[in-house]
Amino acid sequence: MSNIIGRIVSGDFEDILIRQKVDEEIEMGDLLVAEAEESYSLLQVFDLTYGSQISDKEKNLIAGMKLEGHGEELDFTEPELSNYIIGHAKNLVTVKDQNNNETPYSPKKLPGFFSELRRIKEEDLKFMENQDRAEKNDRALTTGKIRSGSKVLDVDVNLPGEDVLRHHILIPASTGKGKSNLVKVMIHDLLDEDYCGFLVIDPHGEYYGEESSNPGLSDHPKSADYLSLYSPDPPAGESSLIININQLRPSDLRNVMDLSDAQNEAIAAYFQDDEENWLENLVTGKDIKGVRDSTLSALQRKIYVYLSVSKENGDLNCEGMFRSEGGESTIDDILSDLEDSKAVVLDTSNLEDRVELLVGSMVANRIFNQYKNYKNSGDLDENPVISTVLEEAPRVIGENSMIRSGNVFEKIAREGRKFKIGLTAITQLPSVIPKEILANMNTKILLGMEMNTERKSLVDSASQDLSKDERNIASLDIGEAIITSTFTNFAVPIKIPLFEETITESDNDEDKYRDEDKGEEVRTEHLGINMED
Ligand SMILES: Nc1ncnc2c1ncn2[C@@H]1O[C@H](COP(=O)(O)OP(=O)(O)OP(=O)(O)O)[C@@H](O)[C@H]1O
Repeated sequence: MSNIIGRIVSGDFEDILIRQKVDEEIEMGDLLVAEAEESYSLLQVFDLTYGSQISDKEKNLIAGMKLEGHGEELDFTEPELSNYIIGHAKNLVTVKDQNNNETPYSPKKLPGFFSELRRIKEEDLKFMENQDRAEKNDRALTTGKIRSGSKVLDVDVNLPGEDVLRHHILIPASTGKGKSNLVKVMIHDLLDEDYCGFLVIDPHGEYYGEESSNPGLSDHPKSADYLSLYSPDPPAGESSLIININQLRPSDLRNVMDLSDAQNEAIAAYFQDDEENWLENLVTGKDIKGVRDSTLSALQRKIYVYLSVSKENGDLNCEGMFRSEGGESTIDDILSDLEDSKAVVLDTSNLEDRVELLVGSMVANRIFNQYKNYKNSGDLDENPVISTVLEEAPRVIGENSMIRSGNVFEKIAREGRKFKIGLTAITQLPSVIPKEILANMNTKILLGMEMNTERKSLVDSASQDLSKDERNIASLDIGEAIITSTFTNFAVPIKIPLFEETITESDNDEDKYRDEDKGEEVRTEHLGINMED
C-alpha cells in the first residue's frame, strides 16, 4: 500500500489509535482506509492527541531548558521516533467485494492490528453507487461532496429525495454556519423536479433573490415554470401576499391564539351562522344569538391586534395583509402551485412573527387536509411530496412554541410522512425541540455547532452513533456538515457548495438539459438505502 499516513497501534472498537507518520498530517474528521484481503475499512478521525516515548519528567526538563535559553541545540535522539501524534478514529463502514460488487456493511470487526492506513481516494467510495436503485437515482437530492477533514473529494453525496423530504430534514447550526445556503442549494437542485414542491416561509427575504447582489432561487434557469413568490411588494409577474379575511377558518385562529372556552364557542357560533362571511361578521359585531357582548368584545380585541383590522363606522378597516376585498384565491393559488411541484416562497419579511406563523399555518393546514383527502381517495401517488421550510423552527415545534401546542407543524412532524408532507426545519436550538419530534426527523444535516448542550441533543437523536463526534461537530467550518440519516449507511461528512457557485454552474444548464434529452446525463453516487413506510 502506498501513501501510508499512519499505522494502527492499539485501541478498541470505539477508539482505534493510529500513530501518525512523520511528515504527514492527520486532521480532525479525516477519512482513512485500512485495507484487508477481501475488504477494506473506512475510518474517521474524531480526536488527536500527542504520543511520546519519553517520560514526562524528561520532556519537561528539556522544554524548560530550551525555554530558559540553555542548550538551544539540545534535542531528543531521533525526535521523529520519540514524539508523534496519535489519531483516534472510529470504523465507519466495512466494504466487501461481493461478486465484483463493492458492498458496504456495518463494521463488526476491528481492522487488523498494526494495519497501515492511507488517505481515502475517490475510488474507495464506488460502493456508494447503487446500481439497483437506478429509478430512485432520478429522484436524488444532491447536498454536496464527500469531505475528508477539510479536503473535498469529487464525489457527490446524493440522498433519495422523496423519502428524505417526506421523513423530514433538520438543519441545526450556530448562526452563520451556512443553514440558509444549504437549503437554497437543495431547493435549487430540485426546483425543476416534478416529484416535489416546497413551501418556503421566508422571514429574512433570503430565498427568492431579486437582485444580483442577493442571488436566490429566481436565478434558476427554469424558475419561470417552477418558482412562485407571494410578497407584500411583489416584483412583476409574481403575486401579492394578501389574504381575504373570510378565508380564515376557526381552526386557523385556534392554531395561533390562546382562546377561552367562551371565545371558542363564539367563533363556532359565527362560523355556523355564515361560513362565507363569519369573520367579517364577527369583527364588525353582527348580533348572534348566544354570544355575550363581553365575550365578543374581548375576542374582537384579540383579533383586531392579530390581523391588524378594526371596525370603523360599522365597516371593516384593514391595515395589514388580511383584507375585506381581494385575496380570495391566494391560499388556493399557493396550494395549486405546490401541487404543481413548484417552490413557493412566502416573503414574510415585513410581517410580525405571529402573523407570519398564522399565514404559514393556514397554508400548511390546507395542504395537510388536502393530502389527507388524497390519501383517502387513493390519489396521493399522483401528487408531489411537499416540504415546508421553517426558519427558526422552535417557534412552532419547540417547547416554548409561539403557537398552540399540537399545531399543524407538530402534526406534520408527527404524521406528515404518511401523507407525503415533510418539514425542513432550520434551527440554532435543537435542544428545545421535543425529543419525540427530533426522533421523527430522519435526516439531520449538522453544520457547525459551538454550544455544548445543542451538540448533545443532536448526538442523542442522531440516526448513527455520533457519541465520539462532538469535537468533529464543534470544529465544522462554514459549509462543512455531517449527514446522519436513516437513509445513509453511515454518518457522511460533506462540504456544501456555496449557492452562488451552484448557480454559476447552472448557467451551463442548457447544455445539461440537452444532454438529459439525449439520455446522457449521468447521476453520480447514491447513498440511499430504501425505507418503506
Ligand atoms: N457552503 C458554503 N461555502 C462557503 N461559504 C458559505 C457556505 N455556506 C455559507 N457560506 C457563507 O456564510 C455566510 C452565511 O451563510 P448563511 O446565511 O447560509 O448562514 P446561516 O447559518 O443561515 O446564518 P444565520 O443563522 O445568520 O441565518 C454566507 O453569506 C456565505 O458567505
